[in-house]
Amino acid sequence: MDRIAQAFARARAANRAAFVAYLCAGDPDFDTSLAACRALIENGVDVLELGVPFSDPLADGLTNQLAAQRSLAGGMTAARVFELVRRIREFAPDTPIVFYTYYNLVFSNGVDAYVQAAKEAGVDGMLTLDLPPEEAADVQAACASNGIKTVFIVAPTTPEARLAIIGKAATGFIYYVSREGVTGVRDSVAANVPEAIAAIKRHTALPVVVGFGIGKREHVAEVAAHADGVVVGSALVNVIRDHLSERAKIAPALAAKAADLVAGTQR
Ligand SMILES: O=P(O)(O)OC[C@@H](O)[C@@H](O)c1c[nH]c2ccccc12
Repeated sequence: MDRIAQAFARARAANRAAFVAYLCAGDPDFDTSLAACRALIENGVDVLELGVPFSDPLADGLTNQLAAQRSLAGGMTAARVFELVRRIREFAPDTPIVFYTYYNLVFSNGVDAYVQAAKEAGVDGMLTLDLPPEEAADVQAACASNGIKTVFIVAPTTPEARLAIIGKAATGFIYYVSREGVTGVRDSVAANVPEAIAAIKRHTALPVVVGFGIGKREHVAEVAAHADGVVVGSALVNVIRDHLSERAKIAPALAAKAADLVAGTQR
């Protein structure tokens, strides 16, 4: 079994949902980002989503946009993102790492070269956020030949016919984006999550994770009752934003936040 499948199997065996954490690689600087990833992994994060910083992150809300800007201002490049993955692999041999990226970044580096470099660094999966499965043949072929899993997004507006296409294209897990619009913390969990998960599962045997707007332990628990995994992004990125004046405090603050949220995954 690959790292992604193993992580979901471990969580299922412990009767909990997997906790999927998103951070932007290099936010706010390389060393702090490395310490932040370590804090998350040491506090129960099952799957690490690493955002590859991009100047025009159209699916991201303000919190994640500003994180990408900080990373880029701090000198992150494609090569440095791969270096960050290599450094994470030194202390986290088993944690799946999934790139969240935009097609522009993949295409401009050369699809095959980019995917191969990701594999060599220790990346397990790739979600190309603005790439619909109908257009993904080149990325899928490169990922398949490099043993990288592909992740695709389902939205509340996705019609049943496209669920079948997405179900066939995905190989790692399916990401149900529980709200329309962009990323960002909300006051409550979206309605209809259980029904949406059931509809997706008619088209795939892969794990289904749910994200968008989840920021509190109670939200995590609500979603964990139905989903194979729960994704939290902006609530973690906000911890970084809140400690920018004292960067040494970012990792310990994230450790505490992650431990609190992970507790919500138990069923
Ligand atoms: O930030 P939120 O609302 O907790 O949602 C997770 C999200 O940040 C992460 O999965 C993500 C980051 N960038 C994205 C772009 C599209 C979809 C999802 C994402």
